[in-house]
Amino acid sequence: MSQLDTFGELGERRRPLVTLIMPESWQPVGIDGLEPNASAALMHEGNAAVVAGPGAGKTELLAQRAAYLLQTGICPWPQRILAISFKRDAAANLGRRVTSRVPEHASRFVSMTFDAFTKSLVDRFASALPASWAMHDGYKIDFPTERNVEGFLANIGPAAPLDIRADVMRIRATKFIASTVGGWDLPIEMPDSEAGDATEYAALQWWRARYLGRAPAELDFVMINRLAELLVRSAPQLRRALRITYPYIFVDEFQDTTSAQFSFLASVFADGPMVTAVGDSKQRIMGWAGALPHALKRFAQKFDATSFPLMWNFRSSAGLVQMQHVIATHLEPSTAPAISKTDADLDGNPAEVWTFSSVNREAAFIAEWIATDIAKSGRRPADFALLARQKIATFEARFRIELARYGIQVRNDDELVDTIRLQDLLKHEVARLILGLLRLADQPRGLPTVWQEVLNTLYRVHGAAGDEVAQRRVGDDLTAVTTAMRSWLASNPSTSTSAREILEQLLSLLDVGALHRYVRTTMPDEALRTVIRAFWARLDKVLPNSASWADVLEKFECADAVVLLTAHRSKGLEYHTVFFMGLDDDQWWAHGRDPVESTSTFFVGVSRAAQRVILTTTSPHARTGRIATFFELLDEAAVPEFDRG
Ligand SMILES: Nc1ncnc2c1ncn2[C@@H]1O[C@H](COP(=O)(O)OP(=O)(O)OP(=O)(O)O)[C@@H](O)[C@H]1O
Repeated sequence: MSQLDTFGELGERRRPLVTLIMPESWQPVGIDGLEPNASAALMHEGNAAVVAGPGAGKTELLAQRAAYLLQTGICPWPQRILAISFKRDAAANLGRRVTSRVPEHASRFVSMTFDAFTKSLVDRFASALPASWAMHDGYKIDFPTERNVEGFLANIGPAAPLDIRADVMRIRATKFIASTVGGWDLPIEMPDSEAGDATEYAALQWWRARYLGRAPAELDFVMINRLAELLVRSAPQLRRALRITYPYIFVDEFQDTTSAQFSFLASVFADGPMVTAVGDSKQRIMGWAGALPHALKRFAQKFDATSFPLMWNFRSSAGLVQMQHVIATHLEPSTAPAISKTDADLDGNPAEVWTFSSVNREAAFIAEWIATDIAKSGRRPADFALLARQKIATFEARFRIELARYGIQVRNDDELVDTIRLQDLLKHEVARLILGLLRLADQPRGLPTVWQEVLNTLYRVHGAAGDEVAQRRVGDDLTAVTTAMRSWLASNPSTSTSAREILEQLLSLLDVGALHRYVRTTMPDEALRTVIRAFWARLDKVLPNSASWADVLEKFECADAVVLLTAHRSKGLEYHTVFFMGLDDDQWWAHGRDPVESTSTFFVGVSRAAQRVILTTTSPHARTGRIATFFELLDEAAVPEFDRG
């Protein structure tokens, strides 16, 4: 049987010994219950569009549906569920939720980013591309800048056929890759470059410049997506194999789907596997990156999906849900009010606007306020988030100094560590594995959760989930690695050891080949060395100020800290109290470009709060400036304003 027939995935492992549950006896795992529509969506036999606001449990619903399909055998062994997310941390988060709910089935739940999935297809099956699009000498990943695109468009415009020249010259560089290249399905036969309209002409010239006749080709993820779509469309065997391997498909945050991604999904999965798409069009904040308008509606039409609107909100208390509703109806007037399922744990206002005379006053006041709140309530620093529209770094130094006065740490999740953001590093499965191993080596007892997480990751790395013999071997290896690493740490104090030495030592104890293979298949959009380099850079930063290995690890993770992050990075996350800072023209300078998307960004930020959101500004002109509408919405929601000096 060829690799194409089975997609090279099925039949590799032994059938695990697990008891199946009858569908009618199945119960949600780890939660009390679901609203009726969520239960219906969970058990639906067909394509489903789950449309719901923030905190409705959309991601949780996917994790529960996975548990249902796997535990009942409705998704029979060895077939798998493929879950597609847009961001790596969202993919990892969903994977973790399923692993913790149904560890015995975790190997049959594949949670990947869109880019990772399409890249894995191109990497494995490029040789099956139609002759006109054959890849001759591999490719390298290259992200063209807007200036590259402008230069390219300026070149091809004057050379375009006369009848389409004006149209070609009107194509905008900002939308070119997402819309023009992303919106063009590669024809199986090479078209005549003089035929076709301006879009086809420009897209084809792009492929000529970066792929055809280039060795190696230069590809970004939009082009990789287009090649993957062509592959599947032109190789029916591969399409069939994918459909057999993955009879159930989940897509999280569907509102962020681009036209390229939508056409890929339609080519591969329409009229085939059961697709469950979840999303919230009011949280569509990736339009600038090419997210399709009305993606969920289009999905429901194209996939003939049943819609399941959800009304419950498990995250935010009733006062916050009411306030969110005002913004939600501004974005979509037909939005029905959500029902809060979370009790308020505070007496005061759930939302307030605070104005300050200066940024220094703002940082000093908020720091003291957080310290007092922690002292009174027993909450942890990590219960507080400091959000801003985009320039979060401008707040960091001030808040670091002010919060340090009270012994409270700050972590800037937007910080660039080598080439990746701190948030992505700390959530990366490989970084968590290395960190976990170091923790277990440093502290032999009392970390059962860390031990279990490391073990689960190693099971996945070694393909041991559901195989008791292999699991025992992985467990024994883990004991050996932590023991060896423990004695190494004991004879190499943190004060005189370099980041390189510790990483080399740890990696020498691991099966790096297996780790490479694991990363290549589950996260092909990111090389193992990228994560290792970022890990190294972070270690380099924290080592000099640390007194012991425990201290190094604590500073590396900085888990118990007030978090600074952008509204975009806050997507999918939640905190007890959110400070949404910088309500002014400076942070929201681009509001006028796309007020709807900008309001959605505001909505995403505001809806991260479980109990309290405090919106701040230091600008006396904020109310009458670019984002005057936000203040009107806050007034409409009766959010009180306080001058904090
Ligand atoms: N059925 C449930 N019962 C209890 N808690 C739940 C349930 N579903 C979700 N939750 C909790 O509610 C919170 C929000 O869930 P989740 O992140 O899945 O929501 P979401 O719809 O994806 O939100 P958003 O769109 O804002 O990112 C989480 O803390 C989650 O653990």
